[in-house]
Amino acid sequence: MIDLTDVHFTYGCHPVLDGISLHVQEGEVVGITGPNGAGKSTLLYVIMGLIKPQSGEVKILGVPVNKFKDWHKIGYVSQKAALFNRSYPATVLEVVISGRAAMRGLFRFLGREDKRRAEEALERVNMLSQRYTPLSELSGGQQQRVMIARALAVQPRILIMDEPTNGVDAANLAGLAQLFKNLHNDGVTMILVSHESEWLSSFASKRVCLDRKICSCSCHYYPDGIRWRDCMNSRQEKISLDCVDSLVRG
Ligand SMILES: Nc1ncnc2c1ncn2[C@@H]1O[C@H](COP(=O)(O)OP(=O)(O)OP(=O)(O)O)[C@@H](O)[C@H]1O
Repeated sequence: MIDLTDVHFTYGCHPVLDGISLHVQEGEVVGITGPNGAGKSTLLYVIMGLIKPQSGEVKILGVPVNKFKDWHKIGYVSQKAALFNRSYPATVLEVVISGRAAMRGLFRFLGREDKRRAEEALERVNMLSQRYTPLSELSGGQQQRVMIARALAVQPRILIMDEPTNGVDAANLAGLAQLFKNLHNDGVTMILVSHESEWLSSFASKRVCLDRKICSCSCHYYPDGIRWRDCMNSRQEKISLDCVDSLVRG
């Protein structure tokens, strides 16, 4: 569904992604972790076509990203969703429906179908009963669920999330993991970036550690828990950066 082949990206003269190859298949849940500044968000921007790599190839659903048009098939919850103005005077349902507006075009009429899809998405994240509650009255974890529902309301084939645990306290992390397990069981393909590597391990079907390069990759083809754990220390311990494409491909 998503194919990156030998992607290089540099901000000015600062290399951030160094030969990334990653293949995401339908139904996979890919958890990406790594140290601060490792290039995790940059990798998502490249996948989303928000920035153009200097070299390499990015394909979404078989189409080169620069020619890809069906963005409504991709749900994206950015890291900045945590910075969303949560005191904005809108109810939960209005926030989720606004995701449909982004899909249909801002000035198109939103109808019963949009409301139904928004309510379905809220049900999936277990927030339907709060649909008329102002967003500002919810906890950080509940607000994060609403932002995920907003992305789900467009019925994406792939859901991409950058640090979905932002604003979620430790007590609610397990609930969020359960939500992603449920979405996985429903067949939603997901790519998640998170610092919470142990938390990601509890539900990701493929785990990727990034530090400019892919420094480890573990999946059902190649279980490699030790490297995954060492990932966050990779700068200090300099574990060998030999992952790869061959492993990811199985
Ligand atoms: N617009 C930009 N211009 C120049 N350098 C940038 C820009 N955005 C990010 N960088 C640099 O690129 C590197 C990778 O940033 P990125 O945000 O992708 O890392 P990250 O792994 O998501 O980090 P974190 O875990 O801290 O969010 C960092 O060194 C960062 O300083």
